[in-house]
Amino acid sequence: MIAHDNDAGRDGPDDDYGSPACMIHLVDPASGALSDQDPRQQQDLKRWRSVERERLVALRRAIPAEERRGLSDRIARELDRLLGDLSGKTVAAYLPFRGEPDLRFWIEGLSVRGAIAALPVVVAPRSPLEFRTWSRGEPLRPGVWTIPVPAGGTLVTPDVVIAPVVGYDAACYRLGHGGGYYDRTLAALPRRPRIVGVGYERLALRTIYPQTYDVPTDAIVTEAGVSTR
Ligand SMILES: Nc1nc2c(c(=O)[nH]1)N(C=O)[C@@H](CNc1ccc(C(=O)N[C@@H](CCC(=O)O)C(=O)O)cc1)CN2
Ligand SMILES: Nc1ncnc2c1ncn2[C@@H]1O[C@H](COP(=O)(O)OP(=O)(O)OP(=O)(O)O)[C@@H](O)[C@H]1O
Repeated sequence: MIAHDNDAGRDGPDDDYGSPACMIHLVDPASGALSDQDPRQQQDLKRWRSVERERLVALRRAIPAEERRGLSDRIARELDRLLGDLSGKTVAAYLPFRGEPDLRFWIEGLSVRGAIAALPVVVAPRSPLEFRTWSRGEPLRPGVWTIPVPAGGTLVTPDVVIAPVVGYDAACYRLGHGGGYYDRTLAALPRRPRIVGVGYERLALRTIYPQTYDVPTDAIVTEAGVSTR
């Protein structure tokens, strides 16, 4: 625990009888989690993440479409190598947006391999995502940020979650779009799925300065291969 301003100047005998220093400023109002960080440090971290997100999304969007297709193909091959036989498994992936790897063909192929594909749906701000089944030809509707989401589908708990990354670090933590949606979702699921982050090799960061609410992935898959914890 680090020293805080309200600990200062307390050196008299009264301290033995006074109320303990108020710690409410260390409680994250969103999650209720007790942080081990100073609010100013948290503000700095938020700002740093926001600057990095902008930089990395720009980097990702700058990849020409044809190169992106090639990278997405290689990511799909790496996913197959990592995941192996998926028959009987429910796999949540995503439809690409803002330069994310395009895994549509891989998602569409899941049913051929006996797996069930699902897509994330934002149901409310600052709440866990829902995963709804989807297969090729089934209707989609625009969701938040106009990302298409299943118009119908069945609510499922995935065995595997393929989560797009804006950035990732050496300890397999992911930086997302800043909504905290995947973190909230993974924290709330009844059983922990296998979590695989996907992105391009160039989105690597030394660390994302993981916080207590950041849920690490089990593996990060890029066009260059798989890194695991
Ligand atoms: N393809 C794809 N689908 C996905 C995700 C994703 O990252 N990629 N998501 C992964 O989560 C969910 C949607 N995520 C969202 C994340 C943030 C905001 C949002 O409103 N962001 C704020 C900025 C937040 C900040 O930077 O502090 C905004 O744009 O105003 C909306 C949706 C579900 N579907
Ligand atoms: N389990 C949780 N419960 C409540 N709030 C949470 C939880 N996880 C994250 N948050 C909140 O969400 C905010 C954004 O988190 P973070 O920066 O990790 O987003 P992200 O990982 O980039 O986004 P995403 O998870 O949507 O891809 C944090 O400031 C945090 O307060």
